[in-house]
Amino acid sequence: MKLASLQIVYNFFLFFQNLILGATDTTSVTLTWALSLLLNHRNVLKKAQKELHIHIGSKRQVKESDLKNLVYLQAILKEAMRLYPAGPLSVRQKSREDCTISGYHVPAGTRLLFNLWKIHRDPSVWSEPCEFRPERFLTTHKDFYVRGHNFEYMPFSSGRRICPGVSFGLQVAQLTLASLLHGFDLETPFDETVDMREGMGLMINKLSPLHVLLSPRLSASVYGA
Ligand code: HEM
Repeated sequence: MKLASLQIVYNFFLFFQNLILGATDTTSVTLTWALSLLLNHRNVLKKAQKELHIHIGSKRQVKESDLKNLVYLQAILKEAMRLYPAGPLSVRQKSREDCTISGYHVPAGTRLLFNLWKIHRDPSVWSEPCEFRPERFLTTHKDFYVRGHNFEYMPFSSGRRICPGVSFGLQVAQLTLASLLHGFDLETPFDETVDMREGMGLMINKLSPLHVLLSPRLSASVYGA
């Protein structure tokens, strides 16, 4: 095989590896943090289940078309991604020209790292920045969307290298969370508080695994449908 062909095969391999890693880990990490936050904030969990009960009831499962009505659930996921952005360091951008950032001279061609975790906890933008308050995305920050328009909130990064899976990732995360909360009551094994310590790495994983007990909330026929 010629060098050029090898390079093409290698690029394809990298592309699919990126796509698979980018898709699976980020979504499961986001959902794990969202569930952990909810288990430590049972009032928020109950409120989300109430919203699901109002819009879906107990006779059927959640459908994709329900998601647009679940504004509180959307706010929960936004707030979970604010506190725990799956990729806390956005590493892809290079400065195209000389610039000054906070008084520091940055020459053209410098690889820039955005610390999304830190940006998302800036106290000049977010009141009580380390608290889990989904309501902020329905009130003070209701105009903050996930697609990188607000540089204060970029869970999928921003600009040309924004996550290409933003719509799909959000849809899957919302539908999975809605289905879990609608179909099951969630508890921790000994009613303990979930350990929220973060591990090290490019992905913001939990330091310890999350253990959840699920018990059905609906009649058996709904799950079998
Ligand atoms: C909740 C789910 C997700 C979150 C929070 C997320 C977040 C991110 C972030 C922050 C980046 C930019 C990383 C950087 O700047 O270094 C990124 C890149 C990427 N994401 Fe996602 N993502 C999610 C789901 C997905 C899904 C479902 C797919 C594919 C179907 C996907 C595919 C990718 C790919 C291929 C890149 C690299 C883009 C590039 O190199 O230009 N992601 N993602």
